[in-house]
Amino acid sequence: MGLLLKNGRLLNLETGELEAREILIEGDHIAEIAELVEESGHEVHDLNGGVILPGYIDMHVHLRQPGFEAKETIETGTKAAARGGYTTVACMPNTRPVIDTPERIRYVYDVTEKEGSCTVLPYGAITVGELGEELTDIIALREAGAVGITDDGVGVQSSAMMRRAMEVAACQDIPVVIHSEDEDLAKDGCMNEGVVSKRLGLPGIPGLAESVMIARDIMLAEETGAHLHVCHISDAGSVELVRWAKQRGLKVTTEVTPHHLLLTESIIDETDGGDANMKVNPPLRTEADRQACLQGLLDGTIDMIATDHAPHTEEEKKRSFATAPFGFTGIEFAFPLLYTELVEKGTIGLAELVKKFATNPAQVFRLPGGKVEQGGIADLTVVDLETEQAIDPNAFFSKGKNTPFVGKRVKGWSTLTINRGRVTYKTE
Ligand SMILES: NC(=O)N[C@@H](CC(=O)O)C(=O)O
Ligand SMILES: [Zn+2]
Ligand SMILES: [Zn+2]
Repeated sequence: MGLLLKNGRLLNLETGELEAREILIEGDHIAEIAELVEESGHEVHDLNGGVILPGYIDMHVHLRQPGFEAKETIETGTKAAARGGYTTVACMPNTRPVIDTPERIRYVYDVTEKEGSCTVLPYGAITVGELGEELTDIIALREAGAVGITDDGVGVQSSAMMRRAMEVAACQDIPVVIHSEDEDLAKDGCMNEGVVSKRLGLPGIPGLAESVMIARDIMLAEETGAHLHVCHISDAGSVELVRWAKQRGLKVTTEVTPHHLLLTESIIDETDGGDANMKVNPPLRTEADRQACLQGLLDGTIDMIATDHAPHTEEEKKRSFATAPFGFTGIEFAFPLLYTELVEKGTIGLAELVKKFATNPAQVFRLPGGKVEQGGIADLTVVDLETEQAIDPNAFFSKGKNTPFVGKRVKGWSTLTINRGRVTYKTE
């Protein structure tokens, strides 16, 4: 018996048109896409005119397991992902212990198998314990199924270490995913360095702390031939560097978060630095930086949207701006937020946005999915583009409630998500 989706409209990614189509799912793949599929013997889901999209792929989330289960677990984080329309997430290794061995990669796969609501692809660390001192066994990590290597949370400070990591990664054909941050330049900072940080008397993190490391790693990627993927780009100079690297023909890709596309340091200014739910790394920057990120997204310099879903407990986020941990939760509402703010306002087309959420990450990281096609993996989500609903932390499946978007009313929520043929989220 298959799963038959009726009464839906499939987005054509080439033309941007919505086409009335029925979809038959058998096992973990899409068996048929047609105007009419023979109904007999299948479980039927009426989509009520909902729009069928490929399941989103988020290459940057923090699931916090093992070690920080009070913030999030693989179970809660992937349930949140499914509600957000995601069918695949790649999780960061800055857990406790750090995911820096093949056993720990397998642990993530094992827990996901039992408790997960989407496909989870773990990253392995570049250095042991993310301490920057000793290279991990990158070959073993890749063989265990690491989707890439990264020390996300901290930057790899030593150029020689990064060079060696890229040499191995290039041979192993595994992406090097960088959290670009020069620790000396960023030292003790808690927000963007500039007029606002000076007014509030808070220590700043300059955009340069990001861009100088990206410049370094682009040069290292050119020398080694490694695939360099730049995490959470936030600074105008950084976008310029990635644009240059792409023009040069280098294997350099990047992602941007919804918050760096929509917010600036002005929200911290308006609240006098009184709310650590506005604290994130890299920090919210200036309007010029935000515009550069938007431009980069539109011209193809920025390949994809990643949420950098970084849940923390409410207690931690109640601390002062200077001492609270960095990070926003975001996987549960990223698509509705950007649909409402960018598509409805005419900045980007729906098909273009979907490519940034699904097609491009699949292509860049060579993953299944990213498209709804006959014979393809049955990873999809159905969205309601009409009903407006507020972003409400009380309704989150995620343990993390830390977002500056609380209360914002947005459209484009998923009503049904299917991962490898299995219903992982459905509204009542
Ligand atoms: N983005 C954040 O502000 N925080 C992340 C770390 C990171 O992504 O660098 C976290 O792990 O909490
Ligand atoms: Zn990071
Ligand atoms: Zn991160």
